[in-house]
Amino acid sequence: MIQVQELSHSFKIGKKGKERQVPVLKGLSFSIQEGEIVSIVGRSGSGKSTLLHILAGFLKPDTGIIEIDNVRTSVFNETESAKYRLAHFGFIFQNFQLMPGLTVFENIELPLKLSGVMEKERRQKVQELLQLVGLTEVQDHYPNELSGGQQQRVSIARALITDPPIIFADEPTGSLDSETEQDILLLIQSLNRSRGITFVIITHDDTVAETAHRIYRMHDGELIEGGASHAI
Ligand SMILES: Nc1ncnc2c1ncn2[C@@H]1O[C@H](COP(=O)(O)OP(=O)(O)OP(=O)(O)O)[C@@H](O)[C@H]1O
Repeated sequence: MIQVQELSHSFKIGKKGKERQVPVLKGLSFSIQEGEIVSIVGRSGSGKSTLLHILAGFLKPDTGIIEIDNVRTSVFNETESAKYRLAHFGFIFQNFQLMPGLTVFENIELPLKLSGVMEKERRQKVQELLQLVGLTEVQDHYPNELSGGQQQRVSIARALITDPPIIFADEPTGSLDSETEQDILLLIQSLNRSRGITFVIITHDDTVAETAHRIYRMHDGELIEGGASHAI
């Protein structure tokens, strides 16, 4: 479970000597249950990405507490955050963020290489995930030889390869047409059901938000629970 208490963050904006603090997150308190799909929806500039960066430990909040399964992650230093992230989080981005010089297989394999997993085990896990996301036939292709939907499947497989309990998805269908969007959302729901993965989906799109179990709305630096679509 992710528990957030009184989380605040502001950015310094403006020319040197004339900077001003602009509050982006104003004392957010909320929780995300294990095995839940939660969407955080809000307009452009409402602070969704800032919140995601803080939850994932890329950015330190000014004040507030984050606990994940009773571990206080908000006090981690950069090294501790990076280690925790590699073991516990997967990421899916709007623009996929695949390595253009690596094949589909190698892109999916990369996090395991970084974790020092032996080649035989890496091979086995990548093959299993290629099958799960339906990309076995294009495993030797490069990202620019794939459709947007296929590229997002690669990035989903890459996010799954370390078996993270939590996946953060930042506008995961933002670059896809509506039919492909549905495919990806169904894949997320199926992974949530079959593997119990918690998904935190950031989106500005209500249709995407409504596929979650619970919706939080960002507005004026505050987060309000609303428009819950269905319980787990
Ligand atoms: N590094 C930064 N320095 C200064 N201001 C920032 C920084 N990052 C974000 N901001 C400001 O914080 C506010 C929230 O930005 P954020 O990217 O979190 O919004 P968002 O809801 O994710 O928007 P979008 O949907 O467009 O990605 C914006 O006003 C933005 O200009």
